[in-house]
Parts: sequence; C-alpha cells; structure tokens
Amino acid sequence: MTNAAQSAARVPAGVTFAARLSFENISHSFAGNGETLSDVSLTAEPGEVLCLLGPSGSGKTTLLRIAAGIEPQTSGRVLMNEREIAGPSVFLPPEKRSIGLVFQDFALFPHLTILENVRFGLTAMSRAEADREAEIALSRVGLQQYAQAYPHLLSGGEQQRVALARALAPRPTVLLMDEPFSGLDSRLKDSVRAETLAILRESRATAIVVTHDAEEAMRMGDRIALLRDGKLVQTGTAEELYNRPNSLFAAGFFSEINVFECEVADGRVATPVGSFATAGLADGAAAQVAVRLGGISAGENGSGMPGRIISRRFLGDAELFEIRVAGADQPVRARMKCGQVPAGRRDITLTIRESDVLVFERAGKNA
Ligand SMILES: Nc1ncnc2c1ncn2[C@@H]1O[C@H](COP(=O)(O)OP(=O)(O)OP(=O)(O)O)[C@@H](O)[C@H]1O
Repeated sequence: MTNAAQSAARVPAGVTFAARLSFENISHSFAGNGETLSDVSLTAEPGEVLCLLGPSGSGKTTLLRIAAGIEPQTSGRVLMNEREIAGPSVFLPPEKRSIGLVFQDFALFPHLTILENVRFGLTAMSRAEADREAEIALSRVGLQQYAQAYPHLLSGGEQQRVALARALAPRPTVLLMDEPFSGLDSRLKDSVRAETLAILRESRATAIVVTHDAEEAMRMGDRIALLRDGKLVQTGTAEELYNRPNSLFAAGFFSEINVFECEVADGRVATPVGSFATAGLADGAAAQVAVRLGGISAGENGSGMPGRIISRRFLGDAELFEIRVAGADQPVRARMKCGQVPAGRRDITLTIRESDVLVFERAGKNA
C-alpha cells in the first residue's frame, strides 16, 4: 500500500479536510459589460458555511464561478489555505482545485444509475475504489438503497441529495453550491436544507452557498456575505446583519420595513409613528428611518399613535395590516399576531418597539 493509499484508508467515511478559501480584491467585467464584481474581499473559514446573499444580478454566481475556476476574474486573487490558486501568476483549472460543485438543477445524468452518477467525478481511482467511495458518499446522504436505481425514480429532494453525494465523493476541501434548493417545492425545501446542513457539518467541508433568500441564508450560514451590484455590502452572522445592518439596503433585505424620510433635530427623528433617538447623526442630517413590520403592535388602552386600518390579511400565525396614519404618505404596514386586533375594528393606536427601529443617514444610492 502506498503512503497516499494508507492515509486515505485512515480517513473516516466521507470526512473532508476543510480549507480556507479567500477572495482578495476580486473585480470582474464581462466583455462589453460594466463591472460585475468590484473589489470583493472575503474569506470562508475552514469548516464554515458561508452564504453569498444578494438580489438577482448582484454577482453571487459570478463569484462562485471564479472560485471554481470556471470564470477567470479580471483582477484580484483567489487563495486556498493562503496558496494562490487564481491570480496574476497562477491559474489552477477547476479539476485541480479540490472543489465540489452543486447546482440548482441537480444535473444528474438520466441514463446512468445513481451509483454511476455519484462515481462520475472519481476518475483518478480504480473502478473498485471509485465504487467504494461512491457508496460511502451515497450512505452519507442516506440513499445507499437507491444505488442501482435511475434518477427519474427519485423525488426532487432525493435527487438533490444525490447531487450532494456526487460533489462530496471526491472529498473536496471546499463545496460550492449555487441556489441548491431553488428547484425544490417549498414543502421539501426545509427538510432537504436541514439534511444538507447536517451532512455538511458531518463532512466538515467548507461550503459557500449562493442564495437570494435571506431566511435561507440565516438558516444555513455560519456567516453571511451580502452583495449588491457586485459590491460586498456587509459580512457577519445572521444576528449581526439582522440586528445591526449597516445600510437601509441591508435592513430591508433581512426584514420587511416601513421607511420614513426625516431630518435629525435635537438628536431625534420625528416620524408619523413616533419620535426616536438617533445615535451619532448630526442635527440637520437627512435620515431614513426603518421600522420593521413586526415591531408595530396595537397599543393597549388607547395608548400610542392613532391609525385607521385600511386592509388586513390573514397569514395563519400573523395578520398583515395597512394602516393610515396622519403625516405618512403611504399606509404604514404592520405584522401582528392573530387576535391582537378584534375583527371589524377600524380605529386603533400603534406602539413601536424601539429595537425594531433603525436609523440611517441618507447617503446617495446605497443608503
Ligand atoms: N457570461 C456572462 N456574460 C455577460 N454578462 C454576464 C455573464 N454572466 C453573468 N453576467 C452578468 O453579470 C451580472 C451578475 O450576474 P450573476 O449571475 O453573477 O448574478 P447573481 O447575483 O448570481 O444573480 P441571480 O441570482 O439572478 O443568479 C448580471 O448583470 C449578469 O447579467
């Protein structure tokens, strides 16, 4: 047995050696287009799940493709464990990067069995070894019983797990996943996402997951990197991004908000739903005040700002209200627990939870 074979034999089933993947000042332009990515610096730490979050066209997939080596960046460097894998002097092709890829459409070959699909990327080993590794990967995702079946016999969620097994089979050091659950219906999504996360934890792979869904990023990511127009807006844990968004854009991405335009006076902003302290904004500054829908509730015993309900919509555990409030151009939206406002009630008062009020200085387009 060679040294390499001996050390491979000692690796517990399906365990991956996690790597650190860093993007350093990545900028990218497609021919004839403006900049798709602008000076993005970001690191996925060994074993962490890092979610790339942002609206459509913000550059998430492009960054993932740059990591994979499918798209060479215009400038900047990609490093794996501090070693340059793409930059001015080096460009490792995808197959030399020890990276696994999972895409939203699963991309299983219909004419190959599940085992053959999982074995597909294991070209560097003997047939027997490849079968063994593929079986290990399949059992990792709990689908060994389907080894000889064809993809069409499996549900969407099972097919996605096969795609995950295929990506994990070569024991990549980094797993890149592009909207991996968007092809699943909403009933399946939650369970497949939870299973995938458990498998990632067990395999200890570093994973970068692209999503445009903030809740998905919060459910999956140890950290989240929020992108907008090719720029990194903010990086942090779900709590950091939710509780301390650095811009109105970040605030609006993580929760539904009402926005009021105000001017700071005496260290406060006066909105139609109340007056709030501002931290660090100078008097006279133009401010944007975000009030989360869930932070507005019906005042007890008539306390708070008066408002008139103009619509209410039942959402199961909550109700969504539109409320006319004096001084507000648009109806104020609120999300309250069912039963808080008796049926048929038109006039209510509103109280605001201060922790659901975020004040930002108005600063051009990115505010
Ligand atoms: N091959 C290409 N040639 C030219 N422009 C491209 C190419 N690929 C992507 N783009 C452009 O780059 C920008 C970013 O695209 P990208 O797919 O990275 O965004 P995204 O955040 O992943 O969006 P989505 O969530 O819609 O997939 C878009 O404006 C897109 O049109």
